[in-house]
Amino acid sequence: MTITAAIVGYGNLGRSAEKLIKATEDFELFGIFSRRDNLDTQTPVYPVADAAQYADQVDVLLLCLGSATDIPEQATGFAEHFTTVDTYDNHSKVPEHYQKMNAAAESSGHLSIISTGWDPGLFSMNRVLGQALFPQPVQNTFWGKGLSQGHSDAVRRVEGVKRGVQYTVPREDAIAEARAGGGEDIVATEAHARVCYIVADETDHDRIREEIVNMPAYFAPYQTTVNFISEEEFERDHLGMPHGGHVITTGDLGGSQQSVEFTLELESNPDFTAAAMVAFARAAARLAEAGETGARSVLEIPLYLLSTQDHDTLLAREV
Ligand SMILES: NC(=O)C1=CN([C@@H]2O[C@H](COP(=O)(O)OP(=O)(O)OC[C@H]3O[C@@H](n4cnc5c(N)ncnc54)[C@H](OP(=O)(O)O)[C@@H]3O)[C@@H](O)[C@H]2O)C=CC1
Ligand SMILES: N[C@@H](C[C@H]1CC(C(=O)O)=NO1)C(=O)O
Repeated sequence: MTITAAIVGYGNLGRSAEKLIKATEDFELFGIFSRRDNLDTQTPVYPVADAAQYADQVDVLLLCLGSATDIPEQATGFAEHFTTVDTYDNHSKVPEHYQKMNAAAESSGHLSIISTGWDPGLFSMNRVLGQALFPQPVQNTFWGKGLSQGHSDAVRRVEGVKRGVQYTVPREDAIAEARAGGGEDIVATEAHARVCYIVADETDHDRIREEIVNMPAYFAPYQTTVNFISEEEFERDHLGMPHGGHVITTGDLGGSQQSVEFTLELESNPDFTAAAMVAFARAAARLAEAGETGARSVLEIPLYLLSTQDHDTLLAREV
């Protein structure tokens, strides 16, 4: 089955999704839906406002939109016409997003897999797996040091921000403590610092800093630093998007101490996230083909549906 995919939003994630779809044998790229018509790409570009007109030519639509405001405002509109995959990552509002996408997908007979990527996404799957292994699991998630695209999107939506990125910096002593089984008292908001680099007019600095450090869910719970830099410094030092992290679960199994760790080291956050989107887009296309409708989280997707191989092949080779 060749899966015809399309992309909404040609930002960091959208450009990576284009690259990954083109590199994946069982996919073909229909095109990119964008607000802009001057994109630097050979892929066909269509006005995002016209997307629904092409729904019968697309098996799955990758929503490469920002989570701070775009997904909450736009995702259900796409789910009414397409099978969709998104990377929505405002953790505190994922249940609400699931419900809204389920209503939109169910009512129109489509399927949407929400909050794919790595966190949420692969880290979510590994948190659940790690917790299932221990009577009393001790579990911690650490991110970075690296560039959070969600937090960077959030700072860029603050009025007056011309360029912006956010780096997440974990406390290495906390990671070591978690690995040694001492993670019970580690609190994520105390184990990470958030460091922003912003290009903005000097007259806006104080307001922008206040709005960022007090931003609910994204920054307010954390120690957050906002640095204002020149456009030249931004171009020189802040175009890369490395990231990574760890899900560490430890515990006692009847007298034996065990430790389970899932780790990512990412040269490109958007490239890896796009790769996860493509795998879940494969599952979404298969589920839709089978007549499934409504929203699904990554926890509801059988692993074999992510693979290019069928279950029998995987049974013989990987089990
Ligand atoms: N779950 C996970 O593990 C991960 C999730 N993410 C999520 O991916 C999201 C996207 O990140 P990234 O690609 O870096 O973000 P970008 O800002 O680079 O891209 C967002 C794109 O959304 C489109 N868009 C649609 N409406 C608007 C609007 N009103 N304002 C601005 N842009 C709009 C634009 O495309 P156009 O101009 O072409 O219309 C824009 O390029 C992040 O917000 C994050 O939440 C990222 C990494 C990991
Ligand atoms: N959703 C994140 C992916 C990881 C990174 C992260 C963080 O640095 O706080 N949390 O989750 C992203 O947008 O990059």
